[in-house]
Amino acid sequence: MALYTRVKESIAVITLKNPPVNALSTAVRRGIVESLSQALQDEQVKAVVFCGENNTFCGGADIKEFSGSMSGPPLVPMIHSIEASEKLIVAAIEGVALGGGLELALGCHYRVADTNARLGLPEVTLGLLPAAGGTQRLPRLIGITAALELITTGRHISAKEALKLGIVDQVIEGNAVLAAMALALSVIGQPLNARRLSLQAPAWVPDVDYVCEAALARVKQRSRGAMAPVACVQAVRAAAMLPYSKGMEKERQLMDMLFRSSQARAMQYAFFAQRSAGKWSLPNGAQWNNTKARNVERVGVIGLGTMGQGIAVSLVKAGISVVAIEVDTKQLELGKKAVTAMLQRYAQRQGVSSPLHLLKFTLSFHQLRDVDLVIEAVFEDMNLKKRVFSELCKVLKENTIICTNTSGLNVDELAAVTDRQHLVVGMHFFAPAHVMRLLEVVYGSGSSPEAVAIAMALGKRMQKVCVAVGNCSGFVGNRMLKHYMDQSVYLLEEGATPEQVDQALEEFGFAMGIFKVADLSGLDVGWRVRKASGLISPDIDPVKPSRWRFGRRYCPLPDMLCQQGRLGQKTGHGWYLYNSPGSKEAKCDPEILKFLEDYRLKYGIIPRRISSQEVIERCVFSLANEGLRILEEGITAGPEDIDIIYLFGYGWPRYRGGPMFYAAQVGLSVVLEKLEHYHHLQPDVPSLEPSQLLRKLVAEGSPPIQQWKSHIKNLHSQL
Ligand SMILES: CC/C=C\CC(=O)SCCNC(=O)CCNC(=O)[C@H](O)C(C)(C)COP(=O)(O)OP(=O)(O)OC[C@H]1O[C@@H](n2cnc3c(N)ncnc32)[C@H](O)[C@@H]1OP(=O)(O)O
Repeated sequence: MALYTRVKESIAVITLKNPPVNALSTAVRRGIVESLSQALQDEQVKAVVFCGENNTFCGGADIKEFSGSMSGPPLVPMIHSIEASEKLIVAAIEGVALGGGLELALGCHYRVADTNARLGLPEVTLGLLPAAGGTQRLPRLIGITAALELITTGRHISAKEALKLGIVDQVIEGNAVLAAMALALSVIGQPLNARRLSLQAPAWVPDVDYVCEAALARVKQRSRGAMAPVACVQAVRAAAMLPYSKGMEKERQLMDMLFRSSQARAMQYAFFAQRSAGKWSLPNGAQWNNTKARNVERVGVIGLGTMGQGIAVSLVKAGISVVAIEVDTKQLELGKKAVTAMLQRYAQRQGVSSPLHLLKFTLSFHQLRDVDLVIEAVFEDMNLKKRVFSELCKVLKENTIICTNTSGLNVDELAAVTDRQHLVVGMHFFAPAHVMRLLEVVYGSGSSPEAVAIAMALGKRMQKVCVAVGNCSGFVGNRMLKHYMDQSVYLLEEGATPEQVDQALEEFGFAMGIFKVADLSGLDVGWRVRKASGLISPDIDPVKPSRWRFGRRYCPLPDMLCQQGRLGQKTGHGWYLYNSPGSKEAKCDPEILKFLEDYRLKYGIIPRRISSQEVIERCVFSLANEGLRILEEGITAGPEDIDIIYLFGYGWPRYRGGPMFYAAQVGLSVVLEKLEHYHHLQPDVPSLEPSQLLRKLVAEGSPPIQQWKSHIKNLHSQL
């Protein structure tokens, strides 16, 4: 709703009320229309101030309403009548003015913001565009180039930047509502036409086509296959080329197309899935709102390799003191140099003072005696990690939490060597740890809810998107990825090339195809894991290695590449060829094509043409199938957690929601049928066998993803 109040003689205040962010729900829009009409009819009122309850102007349209049938007064005419009002209207922006919230403010004649306010048009991140006049008014206010940047990225900006761009007229320290009233009193009576953005001439630039083409190229490169950023450019272009009413018509047409799209549904699902992952819960009933996390101020980081460096940088950026440890002086110096350089660059970019005083580098474990939490980030080797854990227990305070940064080792096995199993959790960071947003927080069988709560809260402070997951080999992300990777190499055996597979995956929307990712990470990473798990042993024929291991299909191609020293970008060749070791531009390598031909000949495989559809079905459905097994086992609390892991850790296209959402969107019965088909063709690939949960969900009529949790509960109770 909206609250109408008369203050002073001539000013009415309309306060949006819809906690927590005063989203423009049906009730709020109704309240605005009614309050505005009241203000306009009251002869004594000369000016109106719009504000939001609880120091929050407005978080935009109510996203929850998008999935139902919209009712109540629409935003466009409502904002138009605000702008057309003969009485002066001022927006008092506190907290946030986002999406429809900022569009409402753009309909007002003046805007005042407090210093902490954040403004933006983030609709593009929901698969939409600012369709309440935002694409037409903002370019008229700040010009095409700046509007294109804000609208296509959805970036939130500070009040200071908004003032510089001309979006707000005043930024004040203190109460924005009082300042808006004061401004209103000072300008009452002045003509308003110059303040009505829709009446301004189109936002002219010398070469609109060039500017818009450049913006199109940028958005296509940044978010391949996404419709919304392209539509945003088209709408802003209309603001430069067409009169306001025609531009609004274009905005509406584009919005109609986006609003109905599966991309918008996926991105809105992702918005809520991200918030749901933050509300973690464990199988024992402990959850985010019934478990207290004690504060962490000092953290030890053990190991200053690439992961340890990134973790230390993220901690310091969050204002946390770090004691960083290495085993010898040379490693310590290397780590210190890298961490210091990253933090100095960060301080320079942000214009803040260098946070280096928060860091201490040492060779001595004794320096850890008063830290609140330790993150071990040594080499991925169980025995080494166990030794570190035992050493740690000798020096740490008795309530210090011990976290291991591992990408898949057994957290329980590590906890067992300590004197505090309840205080041990996994923190699986993704490389580079100071850049990647995802953090899997892994609870073991003995981890206490408090330890999980502390790790989740620390991750959040480090600006990570944290997902609590159970302890299993590879946890969630890497466990699923294995099946996706297996299918990609089987496809090479059967006739595809790395470029064909990558192209299909990139057209699907992945930031990078699987073979490019493998070259980037280094092919030796997986090689080491396969050796450690016994898949590679000395008795395997080096000339014609077996294509079956432990009774299952196995593809030795990646091992054969490693044996040839083709380890990826770092050696200048892997699945692709690079100009020099370390360079990034992947080129097709005729040697690889020949190598694949020889391989197929050697094993008597007749190559066949493989369609992009088959690539996607085999890689993506096997990934989703494993996700369903993870749900079945209760490793995550719900499908949203898995999708968030893939969106933030594995370059999954946001406009496809995540693997679980994608499976639901394609249709679970289709996924089941395809998996059955491919499993029939590859009976020695157990991961293609449809999961029990998939069969159950299909048998129960493929319920919407939001209802899966209750079906999983039933599944567990039957076991
Ligand atoms: C014709 C179409 C015209 C306009 C289209 C639009 O306006 S689309 C909406 C554009 N607005 C946004 O995209 C803003 C989305 N919200 C946010 O970015 C953040 O929520 C915000 C406002 C910066 C606050 O962040 P914070 O971290 O403080 O809180 P959190 O994100 O956890 O949100 C708290 C709860 O509020 C719910 N919520 C937030 N925004 C909306 C919204 N616009 N509609 C509905 N609900 C919203 C959010 O889901 C959280 O709910 P909870 O149940 O507590 O998990």
